[in-house]
Amino acid sequence: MTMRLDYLSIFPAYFDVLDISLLGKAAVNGLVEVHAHDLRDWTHDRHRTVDDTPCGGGAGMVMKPDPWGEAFDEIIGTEPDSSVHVIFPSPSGAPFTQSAAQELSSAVRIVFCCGRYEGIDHRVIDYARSMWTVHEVSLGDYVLNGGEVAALAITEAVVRLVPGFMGNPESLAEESFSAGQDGLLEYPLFTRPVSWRGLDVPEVLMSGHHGRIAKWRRDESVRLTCERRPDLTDSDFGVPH
Ligand SMILES: COc1ccc2nc(C(=O)O)sc2c1
Repeated sequence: MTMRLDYLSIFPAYFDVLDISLLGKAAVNGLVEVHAHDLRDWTHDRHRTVDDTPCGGGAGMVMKPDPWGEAFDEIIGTEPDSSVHVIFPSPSGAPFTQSAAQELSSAVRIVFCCGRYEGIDHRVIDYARSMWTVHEVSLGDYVLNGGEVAALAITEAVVRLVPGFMGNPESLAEESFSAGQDGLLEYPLFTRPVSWRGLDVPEVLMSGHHGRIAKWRRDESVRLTCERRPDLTDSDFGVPH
């Protein structure tokens, strides 16, 4: 199954980067199909206008609904289809999570709508909700200048989970937030040399004792999660003795 990704933006060149590194490989392997579109291609005035002043007053500009609607008609179609996922990155969106990435990794089509200015006329989102499966998501409690960087981050989080994308899918099981880690943060990692600038690899990792190594890693994941992300812990994890 090929996942088709569409990006609607006034800066479509942001998505040229998807032709490199791992994502480029996936695109070559037919796992992923990427299409970036310039929203201004669906304007009809000399200045290719996509924004206007906000109704009710206020600072900044709002993205007009018309270009979005015409772009939707051409890129997605005019018939409702719940299998199409439309993502609006937004500071007022729900926090994007690893479980959301996991769910989206089985999607056949994902369309990213990248807002700029103060945002997109809300009727665009309401219309999309009437037609497709819509996700309004934020990367975190900060504000970017537009949705493009968020769309790229979400793309990477999702595509790396697409079956066949990762060379060694087992590595996914031990990552932070993965089910294999019970949603805990990943333990500290080490490789050779065993001693580096007076700093040594923890002895347990060189012991060859798999049970002790597994316990050390679990304890470290719990410790790190309790320290850095208490919001992810509950009474079941506890703090290692
Ligand atoms: C106008 O479009 C925007 C503006 C800021 C912004 N910030 C995001 C974030 O996830 O932090 S998504 C997003 C979209």
